This record gives sequence, C-alpha cells and structure tokens, in this order.
Amino acid sequence: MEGASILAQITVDEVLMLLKEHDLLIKSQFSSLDQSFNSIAYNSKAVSNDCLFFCKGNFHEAYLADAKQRGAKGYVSEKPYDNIAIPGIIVKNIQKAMSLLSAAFFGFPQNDLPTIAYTGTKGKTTSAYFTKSILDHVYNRKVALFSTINTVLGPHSGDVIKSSLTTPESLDLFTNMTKALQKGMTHLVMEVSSQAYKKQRVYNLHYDVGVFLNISPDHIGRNEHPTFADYLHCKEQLLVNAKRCVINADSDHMVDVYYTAKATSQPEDIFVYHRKGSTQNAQLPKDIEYESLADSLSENKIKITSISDKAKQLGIDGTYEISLPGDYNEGNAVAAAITSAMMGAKPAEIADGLAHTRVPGRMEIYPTQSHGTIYVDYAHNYGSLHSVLTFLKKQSPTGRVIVITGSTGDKGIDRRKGLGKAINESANIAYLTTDDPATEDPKVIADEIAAHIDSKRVKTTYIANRQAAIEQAVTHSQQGDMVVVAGKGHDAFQKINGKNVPYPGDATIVANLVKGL
Ligand SMILES: CC(=O)N[C@H]1[C@@H](OP(=O)(O)OP(=O)(O)OC[C@H]2O[C@@H](n3ccc(=O)[nH]c3=O)[C@H](O)[C@@H]2O)O[C@H](CO)[C@@H](O)[C@@H]1O[C@H](C)C(=O)N[C@@H](C)C(=O)N[C@H](CCC(=O)O)C(=O)O
Ligand SMILES: Nc1ncnc2c1ncn2[C@@H]1O[C@H](COP(=O)(O)OP(=O)(O)OP(=O)(O)O)[C@@H](O)[C@H]1O
Repeated sequence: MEGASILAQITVDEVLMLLKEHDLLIKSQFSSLDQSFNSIAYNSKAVSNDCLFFCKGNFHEAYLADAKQRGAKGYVSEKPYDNIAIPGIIVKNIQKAMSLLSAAFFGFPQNDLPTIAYTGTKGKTTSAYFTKSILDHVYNRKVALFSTINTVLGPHSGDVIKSSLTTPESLDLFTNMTKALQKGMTHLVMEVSSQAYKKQRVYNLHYDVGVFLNISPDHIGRNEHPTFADYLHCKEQLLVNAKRCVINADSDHMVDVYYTAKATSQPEDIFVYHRKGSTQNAQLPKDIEYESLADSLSENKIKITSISDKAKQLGIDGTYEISLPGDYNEGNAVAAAITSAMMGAKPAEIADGLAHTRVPGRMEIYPTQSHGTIYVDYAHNYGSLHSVLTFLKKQSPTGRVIVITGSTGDKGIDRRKGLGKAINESANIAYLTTDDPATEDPKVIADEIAAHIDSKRVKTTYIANRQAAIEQAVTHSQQGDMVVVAGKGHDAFQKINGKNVPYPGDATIVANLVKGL
C-alpha cells in the first residue's frame, strides 16, 4: 500500500502539536502552520498531490526527489535533506512519528474499532482465525482481520487481500483500519509480531484485549532481535498497551509476562488460563482452567471451567469441539473463547465458531489409499515442529514420521538448530529442501539443519527443489506413514534474492499429488 489518499487530512499545526506532545519533534522548516496535507506516504512511488512524505528505513535522497516530483509538499525524517527544495520536519524517531501521524491523519480509527490483539511465538494466526470465526457469528461477518495470511477489510470475498507482513507498517495499518470502518466493520482481530514493536509499527496503538499466547526462542539473529530478552521485551509491550490482558500460564517466562501486564493493568483486568493438571507457573492466579476431553485426529474437544469470580462473569463454562486437531490448538481455542466472550459472544456462538474454523496451511490432512497420510502444516521452528510431531506420534505410535522441510535465509537463523532437534527427536526420515532462502544458499541452510540430526537414526536426504522433495517423500511413503510437509502452507512464492518467485504452494502440490494415490 505504502501511501494513502482516503478522504482525510492533517495540518502542519496538528503535526507539530502531536510530535511535541510525544517529545518527538526536533525542528520544523515549515513557514505556515495552516498548510494541510491530503495524503501521506512512505514510498515515493505511492505519492500523490499534497502529500506528507515519511523518509524511513534504508532511505536514499533520490526517493525524496522522486516524492517531490510526484506531488509531496513536505517530509518527516530523522535527518534533513537540504539538497531537495521541500520543507521538512525533523524528528527523533521516524517510526514512532509515522505511526502517531498516520493515526492522526485518519482521525484515530482505532477509537471506533474495538480490537483484540494476539502475540506469541506460536498460535497467533490460529487463535486470530478462531476469534474471527466466533465473532463473525455474533456480528454478522463485520469483523476485520489483520493476520499473517490474509487481511480482511470487509464482509465480501473481494475485501480479502493477501498479507505481506504479520503486522503491517503503521501507515498501512491505520489505512486498513479506516477502510474496514468504511466497509462497515465493527471489530478487529489482529496479530502483533515482536518486529512490529521493534520497528514501532504499532506505536501509541491501544487494544481492548491483548493476548500473550506463549514464548520460546525465535526471531533471534541478524535483522531481527539481538537477544531473547529483547524478543520478550518487544512482545510484552502488547500487554502494556491493552486494557484487558489474557495470558496462557502454560509457557516459560509467563510470571515475567504477568508482572509486565500488572504494571499497567489492574489484576481485575488480567485473565490467566491454565491447562488442568499443569504445574507450570503455579504461582500465577488461576482464572480459567481447561481440560482435553478428546485429542485425536478426528476429534478435538475441551471442557472450560471458570475458577475466579471475574472469569465466571464471562459465562463460557462448557464443552467445545475444535475444528483443528492438535493438543496445542486447545490453548489457542481457549484464548479465542475468552476474548470473544469479552466482546460479547455467548457459549453457543463460541461453540459454533470453534467447530467451524479453517486456517489455511495449518494441520491440513490429505489421506491416500496406498501411501501415507500427508499433513501440510506451517510449523517452521522447534516449538511448532516439536508440537506437531509429538502429537502425530501419539496418534500412531508405530507409523513412520517423514518430514519435508527447509528453513528461511537471512532471518530466523536459530530455527535451523531447532528444526534439526525436532526432527532428531521424532522423525524417522527427513527430506531437507528449500524454504525462503533469501540471499543464502539453501544447501548451506540444509546442512546447518542436518548438523543437528543423527543420520544413523534419521535417514536424511537433500533435494533442492521443494516440489521434487515433496513428490519423492509422498510417492515413497507407505500405508501408516505420517508425511509432514512443514513450513510454507499455502505460501504461493519463495523469497529468493529479494524477489517473490512464484511457487504453487505446499498445499496445492500435495492436493494434486494425492489424487489417485
Ligand atoms: C527490517 C524491517 O523491518 N524492514 C521493513 C522495513 O523496511 P525499510 O524501511 O528498511 O524499507 P526499505 O525497503 O529498505 O526502503 C526504505 C524506504 O524507502 C522507500 N522507497 C523505496 C524505493 C523507492 O523507489 N522509493 C521509496 O520511497 C520505502 O518505501 C521505504 O520506506 O519496512 C518495510 C515496509 O515499510 C517492510 O516491508 C520491511 O520488512 C521486511 C521486508 C521484513 O520482512 N520484515 C520481517 C522481519 C518482519 O517484520 N516480520 C514480522 C514477523 C516476524 C515476527 O514475528 O517478529 C512481521 O510482522 O511480518
Ligand atoms: N499454541 C501453539 N503452540 C505450539 N505450536 C503451535 C501452537 N499453535 C500453532 N502451532 C504450530 O505453529 C504453526 C503456526 O501456527 P500459527 O500460524 O497459528 O502461529 P503464528 O504465531 O501465527 O506463527 P508465525 O509467527 O510463524 O506466523 C502451526 O502450523 C502449528 O504447527
């Protein structure tokens, strides 16, 4: 999107006032406070007339010259560009300034769009889809969704666009909120990544409900978070910015997370849920408990019981069928039940939503007649692959586990070790292949995964072409085998050297392959 010209406006006076309020202003080169802007943009190619342009990231002066030529009337930046004859506003932090001013430009659309925000290393998309599915029953499909997979701006199929980031750039985020309101949406469910906080994409955005699902090491390395502490700190900001907080107790570091929430929310506004029998973080308050009543590939069912008085007021006690298999999806479903009840959902609506949610590329099952059963799943780090493989092994302890995976280049470097570890713990056969290699050699990435696999225990083969690797794994599988195609779900591209190279998608390849097998 990178620029917006929906009917909206902001004046230099308003810009300066806001920046001063947030201690972001260094200086302004504007002579008139009354000058107004009818559009905003951060990419010169998206600039239209009377535009206020943001210079951020790996920026080059030539982009500002381009923006001026296309109609920019001023810019906001951390440094002046005196060679270009256009007035600037110099700020201390451009990402914060862009978020703040984008929200103001659209008249703070978040104030009219009650929002549930999810963070966590795993389960954000699934929980967000569960929640949207429930609230769609309550609010007649008027629920917007900003997720890793899709951005849903309205109730019609034409209102759905593919997302390029889990959490969009701030200007795009507030543009999308405005579009959602214009299309009659009444609520928003969104995912917030740790990068969104690191890059201030959601600066000054407050949520009605914030959920912390879990955390385990991920996204640590060059281009992302320098340390786990930084990753945790960024994720915790979601609760600092939420009126009501929902926390899953069954994950490491949740005591730390709870105390972060308590710094800005009353204990009355913090809801902690536990799996029955779990002893993890037992010192945390217990508001809601859930237990698994069925946990197989064909049936996933939970019972929710409220413990504290405030939880009882949500009125969600009961049993619920969950459309997605996997014990880890039970916690995701509980989070969705709690948050949607906070937004007005009744147990029958929660039951309907949880029983009928489909999340593209998450635990999709493709049976065959004469070969193994194929699972397409988005697992691409230790936590997720370990969860999926242990769940599947529990279902069929004697079947062989066959995994096809690669890992991303230039980011999530620590995932390679984790994927190798998960394969080593639970798989019998591994096909290592290409994921999104970016600027790296996929063979080198595969070797780094393989370094954590004991090849005497797990037969490991490298096939560079992802489609060929899937085809070989599936056609060589036998009845009773569980073949897990991990990592890309429905992604219809591979990121190679800065380009999105078209790729059919794991799910499409498998769907075509299993015909006749
Ligand atoms: C490291 C990082 O956060 N990069 C993001 C950032 O890039 P950037 O600001 O440096 O942009 P750039 O492409 O170098 O260009 C610099 C500026 O010049 C502008 N430009 C460029 C060309 C031109 O002709 N004219 C022009 O004006 C660009 O619009 C941009 O504003 O801003 C871009 C959009 O404004 C993002 O697409 C980009 O995300 C990169 C691609 C990315 O993939 N980030 C990942 C790590 C990410 O954020 N992932 C999380 C999920 C992971 C998690 O769970 O933490 C996510 O939320 O998706
Ligand atoms: N609560 C959970 N705990 C562990 N693993 C999970 C959990 N929920 C989902 N998974 C696994 O993680 C994969 C990705 O799930 P999902 O897309 O919901 O998570 P996400 O947080 O949005 O991930 P990402 O940040 O990678 O986009 C699933 O396909 C499944 O394998």
